[in-house]
This record gives sequence, C-alpha cells and structure tokens, in this order.
Amino acid sequence: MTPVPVITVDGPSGAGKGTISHMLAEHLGWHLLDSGALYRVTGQACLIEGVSWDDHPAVTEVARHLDVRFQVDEHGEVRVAYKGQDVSAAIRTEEGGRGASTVAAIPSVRDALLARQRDFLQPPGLVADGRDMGTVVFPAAPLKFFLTASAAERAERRYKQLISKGGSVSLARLLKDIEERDERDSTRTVSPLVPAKDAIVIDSTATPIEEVFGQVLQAVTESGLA
Ligand SMILES: Nc1ncnc2c1ncn2[C@@H]1O[C@H](COP(=O)(O)OP(=O)(O)OP(=O)(O)O)[C@@H](O)[C@H]1O
Ligand SMILES: Nc1ccn([C@@H]2O[C@H](COP(=O)(O)O)[C@@H](O)[C@H]2O)c(=O)n1
Repeated sequence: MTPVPVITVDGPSGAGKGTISHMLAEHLGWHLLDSGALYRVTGQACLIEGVSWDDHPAVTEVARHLDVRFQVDEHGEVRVAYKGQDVSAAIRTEEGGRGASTVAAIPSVRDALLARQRDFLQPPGLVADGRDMGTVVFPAAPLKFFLTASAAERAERRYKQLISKGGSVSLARLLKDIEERDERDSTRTVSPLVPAKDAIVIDSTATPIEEVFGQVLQAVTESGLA
C-alpha cells in the first residue's frame, strides 16, 4: 500500500509557516495539522482548569485528556474549542504563545500529544506545521521545509498583524517575546527547534510571501509528490 504523503513545515514564530502551510494544504487539497494550536490549547486548558504551567504531572494529565475540537466556521476561519468553549482568540494572544512554549518544553506533554498529531495523517495527504514535524513527529516525511527570518522581521510582521486586527502592542515587547520564545524553543532538551538534516531551508527575511510559496511549490513539483 502506498504511504499517505506528508509535507512538513517547521520554523520559529512568525516565519510564515502557518500562512504557507494553509496555502499549500488548500492548493493540494490535503489536510492541515497546526501542531502549535495543540500546545496553545494545552496552555489555555491549564488556565481554565487552574493548573500551573510549572506543575508538570498536572499539565501532562491535561494534555492526555485534552478535549479539543477544530471546526471551520462559515467565514472559512478555524474555530478551536476546549470542552465546548471557544478559545480561538485566547490561544492567539502573546500570553497564549508563552503558555504554549512553556508547556511544550515538558517531555511528558510532548509524548502525550504525539499520537494525536500522527492521527492527522489521512488520505490524500497532510501538510504539518510546527517546530518538530520533520525531526520527531514525521521523521520519514518525503519533503521537509524549514522557514526562517530574522527576529526583527518576524516581530515587525506580528506587529502589523496585531495592529490590523485593532490591537495595541509595542514592537519592542513583541521582539522581546519572540526572542524569548526562540530561546526556549531552541534550547529545550526535547524536540528542540532545529531544521531536519534533509529540510529545505528558506529564509524569507527579504522575500515576499508569494515568492516563498513559489519556491515551496517548485520543490513540491520536483519531488513528484503532487
Ligand atoms: N515572507 C513574508 N513576508 C511578509 N509577511 C509575511 C511573510 N511570511 C509571513 N508573513 C506574515 O507574517 C505574519 C505571521 O505569519 P504566520 O502566522 O504564517 O507565521 P508562523 O510561522 O505560523 O508563526 P507562529 O508559529 O507564531 O504561528 C502573518 O501576518 C503573515 O501574513
Ligand atoms: N510542533 C510544535 C509546535 C509548537 N510548539 C510550541 O508551541 C508554541 C506555539 O506554536 P505556534 O506555532 O502556534 O506559534 C511554540 O512557540 C512552541 O513552543 C512546539 O513546541 N512544537
């Protein structure tokens, strides 16, 4: 039987993984795994359940029994519910990102979420967005990308994104958050943020998103996957 194909897209926060993964999954008609959302919901679920992010056994229990649902609404937006409660906005805040990267550094939490992530691999194929998709979750993926950009450029992008949604944020604060998250994600002992040895690395610091997508599509075509 031919294995179900998976394309992995890893990289640091704000590198464009979500945007590119979404475009690619839509273009190919494949499923999409937003693995960061699982860590974000775990962090948020801890807040809801009154569990401290530092209480590793309790956070692991939360991750093991995570009652999470992803649903596309009438505007085509993905809504995320924890125990039936819409947490879509809460998990996308900077605090949501901090919570995610704190709980994501706990090895037993990563173990608890591993099978759930692999369950997303369904025909006709999967685009998997995260930090360790190509190194740990789908190490045998036939095509892997690692997107990156300078921290200053990524903070600027996040700033524009938040301002366009009517938020008020400080660019300096965003840059500090991004640098701290990079540090936590790349220095943790389990599944640190590193490119897989066989990943195609794309630095988009000075490259518009359409051009990045063009490079990705070209590699997909050359791989013969689609
Ligand atoms: N090459 C690019 N040029 C300009 N803007 C970009 C580029 N790539 C992404 N962006 C913009 O940067 C913002 C962040 O992108 P995106 O959410 O895809 O990043 P991400 O890597 O998934 O981040 P996170 O891991 O934090 O979810 C979005 O507003 C997106 O439109
Ligand atoms: N495979 C992954 C995905 C995410 N994380 C952690 O979650 C944080 C939030 O991820 P986003 O992609 O939604 O920004 C991220 O900073 C990582 O700490 C992870 O560890 N592994």
